[in-house]
Amino acid sequence: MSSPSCLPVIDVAALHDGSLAERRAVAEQLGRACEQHGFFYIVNHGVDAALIDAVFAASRRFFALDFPVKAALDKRHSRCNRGYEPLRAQTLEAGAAPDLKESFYIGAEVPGDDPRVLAGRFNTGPNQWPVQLPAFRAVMQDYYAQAYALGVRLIRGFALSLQLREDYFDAYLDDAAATLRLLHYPPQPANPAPGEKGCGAHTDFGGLTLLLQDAAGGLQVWDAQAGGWIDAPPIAGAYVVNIGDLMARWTNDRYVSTLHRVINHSGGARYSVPFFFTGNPLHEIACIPSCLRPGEQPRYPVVTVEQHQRDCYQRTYG
Ligand SMILES: O=C(O)CCC(=O)C(=O)O
Ligand SMILES: [Fe+2]
Repeated sequence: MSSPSCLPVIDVAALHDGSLAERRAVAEQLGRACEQHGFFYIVNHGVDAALIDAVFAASRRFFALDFPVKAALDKRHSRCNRGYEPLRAQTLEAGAAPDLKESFYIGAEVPGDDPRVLAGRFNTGPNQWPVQLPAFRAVMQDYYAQAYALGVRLIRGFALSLQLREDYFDAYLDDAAATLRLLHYPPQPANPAPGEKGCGAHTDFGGLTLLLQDAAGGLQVWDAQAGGWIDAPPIAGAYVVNIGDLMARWTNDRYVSTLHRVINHSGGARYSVPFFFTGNPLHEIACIPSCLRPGEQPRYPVVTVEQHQRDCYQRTYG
């Protein structure tokens, strides 16, 4: 099945209720998409559609709050990068103008006295919740759990797609860090600053990203073969999934981490919800031996998930 943008659409239902043979058949499609594009759509993903609607509704309500209410939850008040980030706070494309998006970061709720927090684990700790929106926290926590479980199913599928045991990545999947990020894009201005856009061209940092987008459109993906940008328009009920840098390193770039960006030409606001599956912070990412073709060397030094994530935040937040 092909989508309007030529990125593949993969039905992943079998990953949660299929036999091993059926899971392998899905995995084969995942593998092809990861090699060719690093980007694809998934349908029948098992995440509750009403919950997804509730996430968007809560996100719209949050961004509609008065600026001082949002600013009181600024992520600068958090030691673990949780909370609100105003427009133009991040520059995902080096050299371009800062991104025209405001956002809200959510992670697993970890109390401040948890040993992992006390040990200084990156991006780990309590969230900042907007108490003005009573349903917000429960909706986001339910969604976090369902998106996390979907991420696990897909990464197990990646293991099969690489002819590895299905549990090959399980140590990485155990106690994994992940980030749920709410994004709100104003319309692209009529006279943008040089390079100014919703979200500058970048690759994602982690293992895999699960992206929900509303109907506005504006996501573009770099097509290395054609040497140009292709649209990844919204498909109702589908996720856009992409490989992040960690999975690319792990597979020695057999699975590609592909540049993408957002330009919101819709004329109205755009809302999207990426879920970044980062992985167990202590896990070491070293080239998977079977991903080395004869005569090839690993392209990247071994890195822990946590060190890699720190480096990426440093790069885009300066
Ligand atoms: O808003 C989108 O559609 C994409 C956002 C994105 O690429 C990101 O946050 O990494
Ligand atoms: Fe991204």
